[in-house]
Amino acid sequence: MNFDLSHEKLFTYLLILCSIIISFGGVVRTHKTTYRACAVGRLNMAAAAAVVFRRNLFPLKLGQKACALHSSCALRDADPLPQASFFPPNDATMLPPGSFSDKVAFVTGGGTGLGRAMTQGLSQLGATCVIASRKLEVLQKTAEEITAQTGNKVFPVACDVRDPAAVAQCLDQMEKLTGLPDVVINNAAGNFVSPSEKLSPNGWKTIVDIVLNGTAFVTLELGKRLIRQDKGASFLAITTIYAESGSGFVVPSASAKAGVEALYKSLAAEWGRYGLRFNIIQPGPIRTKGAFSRLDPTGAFEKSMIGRIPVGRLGTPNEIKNLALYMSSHYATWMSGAVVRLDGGEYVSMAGEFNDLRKVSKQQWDLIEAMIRQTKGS
Ligand SMILES: CCCCC/C=C\C=C\C(=O)SCCNC(=O)CCNC(=O)[C@H](O)C(C)(C)COP(=O)(O)OP(=O)(O)OC[C@H]1O[C@@H](n2cnc3c(N)ncnc32)[C@H](O)[C@@H]1OP(=O)(O)O
Ligand SMILES: NC(=O)C1=CN([C@@H]2O[C@H](COP(=O)(O)OP(=O)(O)OC[C@H]3O[C@@H](n4cnc5c(N)ncnc54)[C@H](OP(=O)(O)O)[C@@H]3O)[C@@H](O)[C@H]2O)C=CC1
Repeated sequence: MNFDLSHEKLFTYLLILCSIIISFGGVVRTHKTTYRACAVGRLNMAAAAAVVFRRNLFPLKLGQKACALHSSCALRDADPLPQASFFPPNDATMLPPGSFSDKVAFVTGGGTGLGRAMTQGLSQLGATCVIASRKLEVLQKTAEEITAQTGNKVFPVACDVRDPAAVAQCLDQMEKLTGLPDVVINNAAGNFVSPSEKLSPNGWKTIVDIVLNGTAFVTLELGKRLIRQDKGASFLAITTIYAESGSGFVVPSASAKAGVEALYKSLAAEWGRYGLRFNIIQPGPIRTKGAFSRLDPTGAFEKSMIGRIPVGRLGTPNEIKNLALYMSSHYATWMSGAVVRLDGGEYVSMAGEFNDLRKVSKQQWDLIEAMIRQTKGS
């Protein structure tokens, strides 16, 4: 038998062996310690597996840092490109103070990530906010923190948007707490990367139910109530740049987000007569725990993602916040049916046939130009 034990492989086998020893070591201790030690062991196993996975996918050059698990911070965030220094994010809130005074805002998925940033901005500018998602404890913590920071009340309401009865109950609760909203942000989503041949019917259904049906249940139920009360409002949906292009490996999300865009553009046309306007933001990649833990769990793709963004960096939650606040505000009352892409140029950079020519050096260009000039008259 031929054992090919290179340093790389030896290191990996040693790592796995250590993990097994750590997790086994815990088993012979007390009941409570057993659990903890096994968790550490599992983490090490996962770290080892991630190292193997990542190195196989993108063999590291000598001197590059090897990181294993994204969520455990073992994996370093990828650096921005040099040109990013021309485009620093400005996280300050853009609209004047009081822009949402006396307004009520309803944000789905408002407890985390982009939803939290948008809620914080609305609250800072005077809105009373209601945030809704499945995990009440997460919502409560966010609500307390933002209320303490801005002095404006944020109400947490538990709601699984996949269930139309739960959505109706949540809106009943909201009506009692604040009345119907002036601003609605459909931000809740579910997603994971998976080869489509591995998707179960329930995997497909779960994503489509959260993203498309959830948005539709919230939007239709709120729309009907607003129309009955003759109250105007701004609706905003957060989709993604691949809602337009489609994307492999996130097919349920791409399909559902495309559906959300069709829903919002259609209602913009139909319900303007009731004082309701509908707009869409398509964000490019922004580091949030929810997105990156499910779409780039090993951290292997972040560098290449940044590499194709002309601005040279990821977006920030506050950049989405500022755009969302403008689109939801009284400064944007002429905006309806709009789809705004905010992605540092990633979409067009991926779309252009010849954009890879960015990698051609000056010397190579001289050669290419000479070759093309030689064709004159041929
Ligand atoms: C780095 C990239 C940057 C660019 C980003 C661009 C766009 C981003 C779009 C986003 O939407 S990011 C937001 C992501 N945030 C979330 O997803 C938060 C909420 N997510 C969740 O709660 C869960 O991840 C989930 C799975 C969506 C829903 O949870 P739950 O209702 O508890 O479902 P189950 O765990 O019961 O699973 C249901 C069904 O799905 C199958 N499944 C789950 N994970 C996977 C997977 N990784 N691969 C394949 N299949 C999966 C699971 O097995 C169940 O199916 P069964 O047939 O087994 O019942
Ligand atoms: N971050 C990124 O790079 C990008 C994000 N987006 C979009 O931005 C939005 C926010 O994503 P992001 O902040 O990154 O990720 P998060 O995972 O932090 O946000 C998703 C939110 O949706 C809520 N949610 C999930 N399922 C349900 C459900 N069944 N009912 C109610 N709420 C639910 C979650 O709360 P809970 O678990 O409590 O239910 C969570 O707060 C999403 O629409 C996403 O598609 C688009 C492009 C890029």
